[in-house]
Amino acid sequence: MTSIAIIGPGAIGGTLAAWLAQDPTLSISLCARSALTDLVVETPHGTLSAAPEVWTAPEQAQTVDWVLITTKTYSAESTKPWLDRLCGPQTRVAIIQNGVEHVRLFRHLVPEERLVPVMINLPASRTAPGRVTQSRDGIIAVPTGRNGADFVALFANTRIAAAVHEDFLSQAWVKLCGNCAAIVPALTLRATGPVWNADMEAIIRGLAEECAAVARAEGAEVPQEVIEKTVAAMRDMPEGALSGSIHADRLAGNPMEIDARNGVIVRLGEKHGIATPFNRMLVTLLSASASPWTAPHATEAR
Ligand SMILES: NC(=O)C1=CN([C@@H]2O[C@H](COP(=O)(O)OP(=O)(O)OC[C@H]3O[C@@H](n4cnc5c(N)ncnc54)[C@H](OP(=O)(O)O)[C@@H]3O)[C@@H](O)[C@H]2O)C=CC1
Ligand SMILES: CC(C)(CO)C(=O)C(=O)O
Repeated sequence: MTSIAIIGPGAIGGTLAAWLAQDPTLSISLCARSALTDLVVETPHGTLSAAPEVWTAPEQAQTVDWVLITTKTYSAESTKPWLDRLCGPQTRVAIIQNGVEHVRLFRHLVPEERLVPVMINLPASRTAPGRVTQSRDGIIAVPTGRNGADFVALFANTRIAAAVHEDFLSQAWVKLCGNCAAIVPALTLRATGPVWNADMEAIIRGLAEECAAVARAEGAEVPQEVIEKTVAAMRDMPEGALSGSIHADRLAGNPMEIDARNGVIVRLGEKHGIATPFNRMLVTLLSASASPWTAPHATEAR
């Protein structure tokens, strides 16, 4: 039996927990900040129910084989008390978050050789504690190597397509090129499709092109078609649609992953001498909408 603890059973954590809990060879525990009783997840393949053990305080937790971190990036530091209880000398820790700085956010908490950065493409939203809707099939990418291969094996009996990639860096940056454009609807609180014009296209294209330029300077491969797909997705976004988790966070009045999704483009752009005016402006404006206000570009930097 392989033991897995999931820190942060929200939209992504709840969905992954429900899928993994269907496999009798895996024992799943949830590390929750807010109490929940069970999981009911609507998926493209039907409803999944599960009742994993729920720990609401780190003192209840035990050492496990795998920890899956599915909090938002801005909650990274708060996972420390859980990690201190869950990690033994063999425990591996998968960081399942958006952005490109998975390892930077956790390497002071867990030895780097036991960290697995994970790119996940899986749209999900939480409607109540333990209640999640997964709206499309999920894809997971991890780096090659023993940790990556063992992580992929956990998903063998799920309908989530998990795979190792030689070029994980590019996988993460390609995802970020799409994600960075979602800052526009998160700011305007309106889908981009119905208000599309040449100026809007220039902003979306500018955001994605800046991301691609910084990605390439970091050593990632980002084909031009990634930018065209991002522009097309934002042009086709229908009235009332959510652009994803950052938009949902803004609507809920939560903190937002502004630094992990756009601030990082500005910060790393500075490092490489690449101007990022579109990302810089929108980071400044969206940060100004948040309360309490945190100075942009340094939010999660350390
Ligand atoms: N939602 C989506 O469609 C997608 C999200 N992602 C990425 O996945 C990551 C997770 O996002 P998502 O699932 O949407 O986020 P959610 O806000 O839905 O879930 C985060 C969960 O973490 C919990 N949490 C925060 N801090 C702690 C802590 N210290 N201990 C225990 N639990 C904690 C929250 O608790 P509480 O219940 O109290 O809020 C919440 O349940 C993000 O990086 C996001 O960008 C990637 C692809 C798609
Ligand atoms: C756009 C989406 C759903 C893709 O997985 C995402 O990454 C997010 O909402 O944060």
